[in-house]
Amino acid sequence: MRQDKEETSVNLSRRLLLTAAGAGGAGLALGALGHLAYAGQVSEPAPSDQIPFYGEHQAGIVTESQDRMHIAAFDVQTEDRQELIELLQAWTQAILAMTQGQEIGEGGALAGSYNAPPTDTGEALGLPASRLTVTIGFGRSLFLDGETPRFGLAGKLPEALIELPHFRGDMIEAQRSYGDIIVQACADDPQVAVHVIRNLARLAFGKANVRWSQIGFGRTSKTTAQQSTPRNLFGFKDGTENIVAEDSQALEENVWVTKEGTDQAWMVGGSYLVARRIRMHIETWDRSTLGEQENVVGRLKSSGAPLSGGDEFTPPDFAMPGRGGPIIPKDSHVAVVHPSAHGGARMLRRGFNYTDGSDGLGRLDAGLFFIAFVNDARTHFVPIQRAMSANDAMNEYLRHTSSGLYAVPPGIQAGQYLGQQLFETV
Ligand SMILES: C=CC1=C(C)c2cc3[nH]c(cc4nc(cc5[nH]c(cc1n2)c(C)c5CCC(=O)O)C(CCC(=O)O)=C4C)c(C)c3C=C
Ligand SMILES: [Fe+2]
Repeated sequence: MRQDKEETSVNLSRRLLLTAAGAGGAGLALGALGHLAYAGQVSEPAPSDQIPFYGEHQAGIVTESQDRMHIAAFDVQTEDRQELIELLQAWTQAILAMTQGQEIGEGGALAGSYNAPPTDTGEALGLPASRLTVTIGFGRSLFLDGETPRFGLAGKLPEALIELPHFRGDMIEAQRSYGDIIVQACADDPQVAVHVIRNLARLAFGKANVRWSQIGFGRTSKTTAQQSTPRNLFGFKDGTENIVAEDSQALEENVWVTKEGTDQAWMVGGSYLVARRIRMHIETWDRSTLGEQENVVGRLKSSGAPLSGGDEFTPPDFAMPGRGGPIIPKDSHVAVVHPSAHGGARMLRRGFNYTDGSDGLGRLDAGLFFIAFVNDARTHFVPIQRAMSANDAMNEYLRHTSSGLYAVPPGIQAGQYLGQQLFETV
């Protein structure tokens, strides 16, 4: 994709920089690059590691799931609507550049004034775009501070952007939950994802700051038909029955907000991001037998097939008898969350494994950073999570420590900024 010259005045490719530096020394490379870049003469092949930034929907939802994630929630400090818009505009330009594997800002990491901080922090120099996607969403607190309207947005608050309720067993930590704006950066290289959050935080200085952030390694879902099913930290295949990019009917019915399905025109083509940090008691899990583990999940650990038989993609038969009850236990995870138990409601899951060191008692602080995209959390997440918290045998091994729901606006075209629909749709 070509970069819109009006939107970014400089076009410093991180990879080209490295190549040129290798050929003729860093100083020479930078001089030459500055000239070529400003003249718009840099011609690189369109790399397959770039995910288009513009589109009907934001990237990072149906995009084939990358392997790494850094997600951050920002709280907005400024109460000035125009300043907030300018922040979103600056973020849009920076995100566009980073998804193209370019440095951000006038001088990038190295070519700016010697007497000023560089406009790009530099740790992604030499790294390709790495299939980076950056997806943003708005929390309820951006619209209302309790009952007090913010930024003149109270009338734009979608009915569906609820406060998620407390679920049985929840141990939610406020300092790792909620937030005004969510930024989900996914890439195949963790350094590229971290570079995004760091640079957006830098651009936000004085206007917004990071409330919480989480790094995820190892995808726990498949989001395209050809993608292999990965394993989560319980060692089970995760994502088998996920909604995939090719299934446009399932996306229409469960993921994208439609005109008929919302009270807010600006959300049409958008979605809702549900985030839950779920600690997994893996030491307890590791002491349970294979049979117990499979009964908890409702699927075989080896192939991911349902306990009722077949292969990974065979639909589960919840009526098939076993010893003393259905062969797929009623309290198994798959039985509790299956769409057939929830009026057909499905979600596009896009979570990641996480490990945050250990907890001082010799146990790993590890688990699943659960992310799902749905068109209405009231129908597509809350009832399922409620059933899970009440009946799921997996609960014994889980603790939900963070929670968040965010309205993800639709995608944008060149010349627009992320979230523009919210501020400019009547
Ligand atoms: C409320 C939604 C869900 C939460 C929270 C959740 C947590 C969670 N899940 C696993 C492991 C697996 N989940 C699987 C399937 C699955 N999970 C949910 C929902 C939540 N999971 C759904 C809707 C489904 C699909 C059900 C279906 O359509 O059959 C599976 C099986 C493989 C698969 O289909 O992906 C596993 C394994 C963990 C470990 C976890 C919390 C840490
Ligand atoms: Fe699950």
